Amino acid sequence: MIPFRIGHGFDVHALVTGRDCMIGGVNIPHSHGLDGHSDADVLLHAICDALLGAAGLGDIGKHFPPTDMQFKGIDSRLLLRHVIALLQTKGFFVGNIDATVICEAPRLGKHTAQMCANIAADCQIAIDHVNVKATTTEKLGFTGRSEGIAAEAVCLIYSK
Ligand SMILES: Nc1ccn([C@@H]2O[C@H](COP(=O)(O)O)[C@@H](O)[C@H]2O)c(=O)n1
Ligand SMILES: C[C@@]1(CO)OP(=O)(O)OP(=O)(O)OC[C@H]1O
Repeated sequence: MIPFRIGHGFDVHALVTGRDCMIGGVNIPHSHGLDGHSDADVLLHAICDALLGAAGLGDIGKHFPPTDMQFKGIDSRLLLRHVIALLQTKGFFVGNIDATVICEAPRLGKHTAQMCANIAADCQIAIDHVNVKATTTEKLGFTGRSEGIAAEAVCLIYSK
């Protein structure tokens, strides 16, 4: 069997007032925050889905139902660490992760290094095996109107 598998994840959360703007485990100073059942960390959710997909383990809502009060307001880094534990029980380790956050604002450039450090720590991999990028949609669509933030992630996992 080929020891490498790839995964892809995509997530969107609405921007609202009165919520923190958690992205990649970093609380980004911004006028609006991300709405959701959890802390709504759109980047970590996309990464969780990429990892679960690579391992053939379904998706984030299957493991952490948004109807379950134990996940209300939960720090998504805890969800990511749980996903890593699930992968490890199936004999999988993370190779690398590449992700893109899509929003006009906030500007993310000065925060991506801390996001990578958080993700690398939670995935138990070297920081240079994690890459986080940001892009706008040139003011087009819901991200362009700052109604929400989207994130996409791809990953490679392997078994020894
Ligand atoms: N929220 C964002 C969006 C973009 N950046 C940085 O700006 C570069 C150019 O973005 P375009 O959408 O105009 O291609 C992008 O490569 C990022 O470095 C950002 O920091 N935060
Ligand atoms: C993360 C979970 C946890 O209940 O809640 P939300 O913050 O609503 O996030 P979403 O990306 O919709 O994924 C569903 C849930 O698993």
